[in-house]
This record gives sequence, structure tokens and C-alpha cells, in this order.
Amino acid sequence: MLCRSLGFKFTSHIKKIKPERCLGTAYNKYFNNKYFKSIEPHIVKTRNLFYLPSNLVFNQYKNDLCQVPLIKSFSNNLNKTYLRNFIKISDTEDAITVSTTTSKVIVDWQDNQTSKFHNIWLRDHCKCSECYHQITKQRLLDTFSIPEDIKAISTSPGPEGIEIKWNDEHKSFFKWGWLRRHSYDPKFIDNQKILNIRKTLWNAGIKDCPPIVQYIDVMNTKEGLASLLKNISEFGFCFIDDVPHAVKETEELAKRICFIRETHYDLEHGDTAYTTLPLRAHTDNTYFTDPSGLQMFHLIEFDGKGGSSLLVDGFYVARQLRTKSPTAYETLSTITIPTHSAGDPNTLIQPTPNGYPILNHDPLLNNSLYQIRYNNDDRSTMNHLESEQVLEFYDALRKWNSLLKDKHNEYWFQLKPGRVVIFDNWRVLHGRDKFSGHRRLIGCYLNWDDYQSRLKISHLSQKEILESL
Ligand SMILES: C[N+](C)(C)CCCC[C@H](N)C(=O)O
Ligand SMILES: O=C(O)CCC(=O)C(=O)O
Repeated sequence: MLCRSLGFKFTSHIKKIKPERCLGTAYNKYFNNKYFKSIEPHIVKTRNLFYLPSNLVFNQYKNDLCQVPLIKSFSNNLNKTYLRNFIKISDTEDAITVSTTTSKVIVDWQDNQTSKFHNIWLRDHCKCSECYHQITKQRLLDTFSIPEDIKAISTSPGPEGIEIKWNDEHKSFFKWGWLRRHSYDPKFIDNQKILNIRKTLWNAGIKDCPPIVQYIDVMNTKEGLASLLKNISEFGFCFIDDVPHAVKETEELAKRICFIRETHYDLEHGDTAYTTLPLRAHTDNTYFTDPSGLQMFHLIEFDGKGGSSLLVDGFYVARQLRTKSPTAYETLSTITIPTHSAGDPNTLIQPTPNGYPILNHDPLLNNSLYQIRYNNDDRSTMNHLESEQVLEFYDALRKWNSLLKDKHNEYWFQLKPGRVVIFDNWRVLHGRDKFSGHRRLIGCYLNWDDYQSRLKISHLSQKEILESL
């Protein structure tokens, strides 16, 4: 039996103290104590439970507070950021006991949680250099060579993780942090999500403090790029200021994130975006199977009237719709919308499958909203609706539209040379007012996956990346 946390050996009776009792003890004994004050910001209180990041407590109290690192539990009420920090810390802690049955390896964690892993699953996920390419991070093991009756012959827990000897003569090592994160029976909160940047939803009030970064910082420092990406992830958009008024530098800015996506628009201009007409709030590329993740605009020349830009936080509006009219929300999450881009005789772009709902949810992330696809002007003929869906659809769309057009939700601003905007085309809708005169807007699309990759690489250590795979 192993009972260890962050380099400190517990005696086994401490481990058996119920977390709640531990909490009480720690709280009564240390909450008003001067040392505790100094770590106060790290204490999260929820439903009368206290969560203490064990490393901090440890650094300060050493043996004195040996019960405290056991204080961990997961609650839906917890502020996600805190929870994340908390889980990270708990990831580095050791399992208390490991036992086996004929078909499973059972890990009893220090917080009284138990994870059960099937032998075949564990053997298949072996991360040794024979089974897993250490550089390309791909499986080398032939899954189908694993005997059907694969069993653990012995398990040896250590400070970093557990070594398992299998009956196919192979030895595997699994880190505690990896096992905890990938536990599927039970699943722990958020263990599918690798990066936890909180989303700040906004409305028209964002005009007083929109996220802005400086071009030179983004171009010259890793931190500058990371902060641009964090803003886009948190707010769904970010301005970049003091960008040279030129195509080349604007293009280089986009390429700091990833390569620019080519589309049929590089050759064709059969779209109302190339007219002077107003464009209502929409997301682009609803007719692509994989709509662009980011869009960038730079108004490098303007001598005319009108043409202000509009952004609307689609996730904020969706949340309002869900609260005000759950039925309409459900309708827009299920009815698929056929779309097309066909403004040129040589082009007929339609997505596969033929349509997607306006509101798209991720079944692996608590069914949370991950993508909005909405351009009412690019909607095709709705001949797939059942007759009884027609009024339901138009009613839901009307409710969605009235929230989108609510002036409290619209953020209008005037782009000008030097100020670039990059926005998340899966979350934030954009539009523009009609205009007259000479207006030269340059811009580009970036792929969602490549943007997400840069975002993660900018914010995660190699260790965190490896642990997430
Ligand atoms: C950005 N760019 C001018 C290249 C294309 C604009 C396309 C706008 C289109 N109706 C859509 O929703 O995709
Ligand atoms: O002209 C603008 O400001 C925006 C154009 C637009 O909405 C688009 O290209 O999708």
C-alpha cells in the first residue's frame, strides 16, 4: 500500500480520515492563523467544504498539516478555474492502493474515489517506447496482438505511478496523473478538456473595454502571441493595434497563428460581402463542412461614409435564448439548415452532410455549445422540413433574430487603418453597415484546428500535453 503526496509519506491512519473531518480540522486550526492568511486566495469554499491546493499548504506547514492534502473533492458548483488548478495538483498525487480482478485494475485514490480500468484498455494504452512512439506520439503496438485474456500478473505502485506486469510478458508504466485524467469509470469533471480558458460572454457593454493587444508584441514575443490567442479564446475576438497599413504585414500577423486558408473567394467574388450592401450579423462559411475558425479584417483604406462593423457574442445570445425559450433553443439545436455558396457559375459549394443546426453541441463536453453556424442569407431551400416543423422553425428563428438584433447585444465600432480585428467565427457573429465611397478591407480565414493547436501549444507545457493524450 502506498500513501504519499508531493514527496511526503502519510501514515495510513491519516488517509482514512474522512475528507469532511479533515476539512473541519484544517479549518478550525488554521483559518485564522497568520500563515493561513497568506494562502487565503487559494482556498475555495463551496457547500461548506474547503479545497486547499496541497502544495502550498505543504510548503508552509510540512508535517504539521499532513491531513490537509487529502482535502479534495469535485463539485459542480466550483469555479472552473479553481477546480482546474485543484485537479492539476491532485494529478501529481499518488494513488493509495491498487488492486486487480481478473478483468480490471482498480485504483483507489486518496480522495476516496475509485477508478476501474479494463486490462485490455490499459494494455492497449501502454506508453512505453516499444508500444508508443515517443516523438510522433503514435501507437506502435498492434492492438490485435494483445491476448484476449490479458491480465496483470503483478502491480507495483511507486511515487510517480504504477508498474504493471502483464501475462503477455510485457511491462507497462502508467503515471498517476495520466490515470486520473483518463479515468473513464468514473469520469472526473472536465477530464476531456485539455485547456481551460474561461469564456467571458459579453454584450454591447464590451465597448468600454474590448480586448486589445499590440502588433509588435504579437510579432516579437511568445507572450504577446499567447495573450492574443487567450483573448480570442476568452472573448471570441481581439483587436491588434498599430499594425502597419499594408497587406504584407497584415498577412504576417495572421501567419503568427497558422497558415492562411485558401478558399474559392481567392478567385471569385460572387457574394454580397463584395457589394456596398449592409450585412446582418452572421457567421461565415455556413456552406463549408468545416467553417473557418478565425477571420481577420484590416480596413487599410477608407474614404467614404458608413461601413461600421458589428460583432455579437453568439454564445451570449444563445444563453439568453436558452433561458427565455428552451423550446426555441432545442429547435435551433436540432433542425438542420441547408446552405450554399453559388455566386459564380463555376461554383456550387454545399456542406456534407447537407445541413447543420444553427447551435451545435459537443457530446463529449457535457453537450456544451461549441459552434454557431448562422447566415440567414446563405440558407438554401428548406424542403427537408416536415410540415409540422415549419411554424416551429420560423418561430424559433424569429426569437433568435430578435435577440441577435437587440441593441444591448450589438457591439458596433468603426475599423480604421492600423487596427486589425480577429474573431472566432464559431462563436462571434459579425456584420457591417452599408457604405459609400472607397473602402479597402483586407482579411483572411484561418482553420479552427490549426488555431486551436497554436492556442494549446502557447499555453501548455510538454508535460501537460503528454498527460492529455
Ligand atoms: C470574407 N470573404 C469576403 C472572403 C467572404 C465573405 C463571405 C460571406 C458569406 N456570405 C459567408 O457567410 O461566408
Ligand atoms: O465588409 C465588412 O466590414 C465585413 C464583411 C463581411 O461580413 C464578410 O466578409 O463576411
